[in-house]
Amino acid sequence: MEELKKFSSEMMEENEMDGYQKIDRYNPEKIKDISSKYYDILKDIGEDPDREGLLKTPERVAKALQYLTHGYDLKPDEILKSAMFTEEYSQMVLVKDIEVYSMCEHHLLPFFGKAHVAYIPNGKVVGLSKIPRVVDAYARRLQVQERLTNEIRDCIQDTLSPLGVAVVIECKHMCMSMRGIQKQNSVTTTSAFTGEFISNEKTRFEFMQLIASHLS
Ligand SMILES: Nc1nc2c(ncn2[C@@H]2O[C@H](COP(=O)(O)OP(=O)(O)OP(=O)(O)O)[C@@H](O)[C@H]2O)c(=O)[nH]1
Ligand SMILES: [Zn+2]
Repeated sequence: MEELKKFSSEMMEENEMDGYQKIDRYNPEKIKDISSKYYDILKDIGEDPDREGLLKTPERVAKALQYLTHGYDLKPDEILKSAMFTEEYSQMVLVKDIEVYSMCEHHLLPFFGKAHVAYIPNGKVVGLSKIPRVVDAYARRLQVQERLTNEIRDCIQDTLSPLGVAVVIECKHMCMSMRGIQKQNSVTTTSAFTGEFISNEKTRFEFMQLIASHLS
């Protein structure tokens, strides 16, 4: 328990050092609270939380959990708005192979894979890096893959008002591989479209072709 008490000030230093934008999520009080619960959980699973190897584990887990859910502190629409530029380009813009790390809301186990996101500009383009940032902002929460897919689509559509948005996500779910049904190789693919990706079959086909080599 001594370990839990002394890290409040260390935490503050860390916040300042790592340039982490979501300072509030590294709130020492929250970390302390989560840590003490994990201390009890370690006991509940039959471990000795006071043995050397586990002394800092509750704190580490609390910090990891905060990192893995820091998307709650982000405003994805603001991320997009921060870099929108007027541009005449009106062909498809595709950012593919965006790494996704999220946690299923049912088991708090990871699901991970790739997202492919495309849009067709309607007078405005967005800074390319902002697309993976939006993916992260929604992925770093407790999620189901379907909602994650829809939220990314809706955010881009509502904020940028493009002629269409397409999102395809393919992930492996640890809750299906390391427990439960224990299928090691299954991959779940979800998709969500708006505008021209729905109304124009050729556009959707072009998008699917461009990402085809990445789908299993
Ligand atoms: N639709 C959807 N289901 C998910 C996702 N992640 C996990 N699940 C599923 O959520 C379901 C929860 O079902 P329950 O029967 O309540 O939980 P469970 O007894 O642990 O289920 P099993 O995993 O089949 O052992 C499971 O079928 C999981 O595979 C996701 O992103 N989308
Ligand atoms: Zn799950």
